Amino acid sequence: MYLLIPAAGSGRRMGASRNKLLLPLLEQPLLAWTLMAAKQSESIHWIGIIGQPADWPDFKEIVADLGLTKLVHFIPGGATRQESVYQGLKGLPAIAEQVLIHDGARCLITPDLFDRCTTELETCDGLIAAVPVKDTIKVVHSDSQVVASTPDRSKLWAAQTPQGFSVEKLRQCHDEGLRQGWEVTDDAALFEQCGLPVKIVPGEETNLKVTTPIDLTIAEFILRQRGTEA
Ligand SMILES: Nc1ccn([C@@H]2O[C@H](COP(=O)(O)OP(=O)(O)OP(=O)(O)O)[C@@H](O)[C@H]2O)c(=O)n1
Ligand SMILES: C[C@](O)(CO)[C@H](O)COP(=O)(O)O
Repeated sequence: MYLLIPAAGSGRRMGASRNKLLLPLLEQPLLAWTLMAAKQSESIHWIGIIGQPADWPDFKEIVADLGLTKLVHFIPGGATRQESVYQGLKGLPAIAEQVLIHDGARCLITPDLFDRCTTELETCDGLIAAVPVKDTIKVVHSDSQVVASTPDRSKLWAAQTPQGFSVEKLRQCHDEGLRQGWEVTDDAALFEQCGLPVKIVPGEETNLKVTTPIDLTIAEFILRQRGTEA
């Protein structure tokens, strides 16, 4: 399976002075944890890391330190995650028919989740890992900050990555998104807006996205609980 890892963000919400994927987590850069799971996945054989060229020296050092024997390519990212994935799709080898996309920032993913997504992609053209929402969600009027409604929780799922697709179909959806000016935070949204089905694969509650400083503390706790050595 081909894997694209969007890693070209700036980590604005983390408030760090550099890409949050280079911050230490139990003495390894955050991105190293994501790559270790990809390394241990039985189904992934090709990894495209989408990054800002300024970060490439650090990324290359991480890859070298991990002794990754899978094929690793570095692809220049864009100004948004959507643009970065678009660039990533252009960087795939022409023979790639299916792809998994996994945020570098979801560094607690297990190899098993990668492999389950790969297996499910044999039966569909679009999928996302997701978990049922536990909170009661409120829709709020943005102007008055007053609650407008409470959606039925049984229909709400929190989207994660990996998200997996037919490369050809996802390229078409990205092209359509560009034409229509759609701005989305995940690839499944482009698939959905093009009227294509997206299957749910049970995600992992621990597969959190490290976004703000508290997520780093939680991630460290989970890794210690797992007994994972850096
Ligand atoms: N231009 C961008 C923006 C984000 N990403 C990647 O998309 C994933 C999810 O994005 P997010 O968590 O929002 O990361 P940042 O953009 O770094 O964070 P922030 O939004 O707080 O600036 C991350 O692995 C990030 O590196 C990317 O490849 N290219
Ligand atoms: C793709 C994603 O990780 C799914 O949860 C998420 O949408 C990334 O985008 P965000 O900009 O960090 O919300």
